[in-house]
Amino acid sequence: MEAVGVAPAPTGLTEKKLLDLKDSLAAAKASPASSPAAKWAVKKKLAGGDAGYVLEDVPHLTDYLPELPTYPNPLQDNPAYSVVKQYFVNTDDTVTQKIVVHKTSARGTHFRRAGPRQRVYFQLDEVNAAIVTCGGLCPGLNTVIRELVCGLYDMYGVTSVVGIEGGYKGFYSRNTIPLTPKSVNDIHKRGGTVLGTSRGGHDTGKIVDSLKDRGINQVYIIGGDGTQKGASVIYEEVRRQGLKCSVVGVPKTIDNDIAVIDKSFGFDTAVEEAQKAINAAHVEAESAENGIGVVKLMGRNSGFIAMYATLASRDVDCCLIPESPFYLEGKGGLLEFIEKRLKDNGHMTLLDVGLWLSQKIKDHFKKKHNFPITLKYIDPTYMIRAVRSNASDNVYCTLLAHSALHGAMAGYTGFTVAPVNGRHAYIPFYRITEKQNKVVITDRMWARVLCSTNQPCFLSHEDVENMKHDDDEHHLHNTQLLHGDISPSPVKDSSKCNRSAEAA
Ligand SMILES: Nc1ncnc2c1ncn2[C@@H]1O[C@H](COP(=O)(O)OP(=O)(O)OP(=O)(O)O)[C@@H](O)[C@H]1O
Ligand SMILES: O=P(O)(O)OC[C@H]1O[C@](O)(CO)[C@@H](O)[C@@H]1O
Ligand SMILES: [Mg+2]
Repeated sequence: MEAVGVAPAPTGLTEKKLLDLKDSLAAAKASPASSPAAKWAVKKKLAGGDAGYVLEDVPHLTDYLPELPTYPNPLQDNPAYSVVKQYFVNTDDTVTQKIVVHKTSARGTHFRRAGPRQRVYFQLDEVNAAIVTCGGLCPGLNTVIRELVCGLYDMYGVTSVVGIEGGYKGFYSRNTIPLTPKSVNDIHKRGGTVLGTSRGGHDTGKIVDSLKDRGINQVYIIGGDGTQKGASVIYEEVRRQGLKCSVVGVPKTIDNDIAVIDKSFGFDTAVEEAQKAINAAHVEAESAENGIGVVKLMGRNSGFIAMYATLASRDVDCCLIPESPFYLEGKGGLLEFIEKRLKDNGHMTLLDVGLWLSQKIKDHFKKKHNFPITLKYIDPTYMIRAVRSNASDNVYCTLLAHSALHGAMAGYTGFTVAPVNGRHAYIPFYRITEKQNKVVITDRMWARVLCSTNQPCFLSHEDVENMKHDDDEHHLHNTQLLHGDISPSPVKDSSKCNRSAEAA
């Protein structure tokens, strides 16, 4: 096990005081190497500055290969970029995690700003890049693949990029596919991933062996929380073996439940696609006496798609999400609400929960005399994620891919890339894998949904107060962590922390 994960940043910020990690390191030493506290202390690379400024930095190849030579960035000779006023990102530029501050606020957590650097750590003919997609489908996967390939070729003169087929297991069970700007030219117009994808089959040892055997020195791993955890362990093994190989994650999830980042790619497309289903349900419901339309959307643990689809549509009478408990029977329950809405409007549209709920509603109204209903159930689950990405997601995917490859060329590794408050940043893997984002039902966004649908919130006054209290405790805990007032707590089981998740 390495001693400490705290190292000076490779460029700039070196003279700034390193954060005092006494507490966490002491906790790490006192705990077994595999304990969460030990892992936490080993993984973090923090630097401090003035007024409570903290940089949660990402690893760099020179952290363990200090003698690596650098080369001028070929982008400076690229005619397309000759008009750019400032070619390169200042090495000291960082992106703040919190943009709403008070006069007395500490500056808080920052991440390294993404973008091209003046010096790169790879020669053009040295790069052998690989791209892999894992997990479920998401609109935009092909665009990210395309733009990684085209960006590497066009901006950095790279001529060796391969695709790994069928997710992680493709590293050791399949041949690679050569990827060129020509072969990927039209793929952004298709849904899915041209590389194929899978769940399961992550064997870190075999994957790293495959990287070595194939001479791959940049690996771009596109996938959700599970995939990013996998990327993190690949990075750790690559580092343990002292390999010159940048391991880069591009976060993907249709559910938009990745912590820290503004939004995941494909989410906008999914919300837009969901409108078609909601519209169909609304038209069906409106056209029948006591018509009910039920639409099921994706989001196993988090209801962002349902929440945004509801707000976008305004045709939804009730939006049900995993974060907001509801009850069916009795006073204030969902069935009572449906009955009232049908009496008032003659129809209604409900989002989520699907077949089970549809059956319950049917059973309920069957028992009632003189209250015939017509219920139509629409399940567009896979339709909203199998489509090609829309225009804004295409642009977003392009920037993501470019940020990713600029980071790899600049020698960064063990990071994931995404916008934070509108600026692309390099984020350590642990920040996006330790917690899943949830809809915070004590936030204003959920209140906007309740306001637009006029549905009951199904919670007692006491429930709401408890949730607010949980959120306050959570914020206090984070603030104390930042100031080093307490040792970090073990990573929470995301399935149990939905009431205290930080706001999106
Ligand atoms: N903790 C982990 N360590 C190593 N590999 C992992 C880990 N969790 C998941 N993986 C691997 O990552 C890949 C994708 O994981 P998973 O099926 O959870 O999808 P995901 O990346 O979370 O995407 P989605 O958003 O669709 O859920 C699988 O090959 C799986 O074996
Ligand atoms: O059916 P699959 O491919 O396993 O994917 C379904 C799941 O993947 C996700 O899209 C992302 O984790 C979930 O919302 C959904 O429940
Ligand atoms: Mg997942």
